[in-house]
Amino acid sequence: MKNVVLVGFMGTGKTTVGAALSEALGMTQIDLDEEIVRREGKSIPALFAEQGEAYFRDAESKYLADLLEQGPCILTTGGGVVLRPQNVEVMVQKGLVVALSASEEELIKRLENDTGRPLLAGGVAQRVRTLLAERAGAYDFAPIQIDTTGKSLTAIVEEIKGHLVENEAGGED
Ligand SMILES: Nc1ncnc2c1ncn2[C@@H]1O[C@H](COP(=O)(O)OP(=O)(O)OP(=O)(O)O)[C@@H](O)[C@H]1O
Ligand SMILES: O=C(O)C1=C[C@@H](O)[C@@H](O)[C@H](O)C1
Ligand SMILES: [Mg+2]
Repeated sequence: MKNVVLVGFMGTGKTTVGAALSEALGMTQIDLDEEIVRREGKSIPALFAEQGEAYFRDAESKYLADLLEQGPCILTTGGGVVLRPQNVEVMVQKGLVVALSASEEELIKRLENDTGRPLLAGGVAQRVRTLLAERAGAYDFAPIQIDTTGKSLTAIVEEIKGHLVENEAGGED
């Protein structure tokens, strides 16, 4: 059995879909953002405000590598995990990577009332547009690409399961 790694922009549903996929496959889900909060003992906004983004990114890289080493699990990552090439390398090496996406309009709708994502502070719609442009292509390395726009959780899980069967992951060796 291999790690299944979900990547994608903020709000594409990695954490939510990962939980449903975990239930469907009987595999443990670990959420990298939640793991950072647990191990550092601080919320993500507090980590960004008090330690800075670079500290958060270092923790993210360290725990990513640790968790993928321990596997197998469904690892749901934070939207910015793809910013470091070393993270991309370890995800591809140690797991089957599934990228979730959604339209700009849908992402803004999903995230507009959010206060837990420091990079969206000061105006969600504008920040989403800017970051989407900055990160264009950053999730394209994943061999499995799922557009979640307008799809139910069940439909997304079924679509991912179909790909995992094709790729012989998410089941017994
Ligand atoms: N398919 C979907 N349709 C409608 N809403 C969704 C869908 N998937 C997720 N959502 C909603 O979008 C919001 C963001 O989802 P979630 O937290 O899972 O995103 P994420 O990709 O884990 O984001 P982050 O990168 O910040 O961790 C939540 O309110 C969730 O309920
Ligand atoms: O896209 C990003 O850079 C981030 C996404 C979230 O999952 C968190 O990891 C954090 O808010 C940063
Ligand atoms: Mg998440």
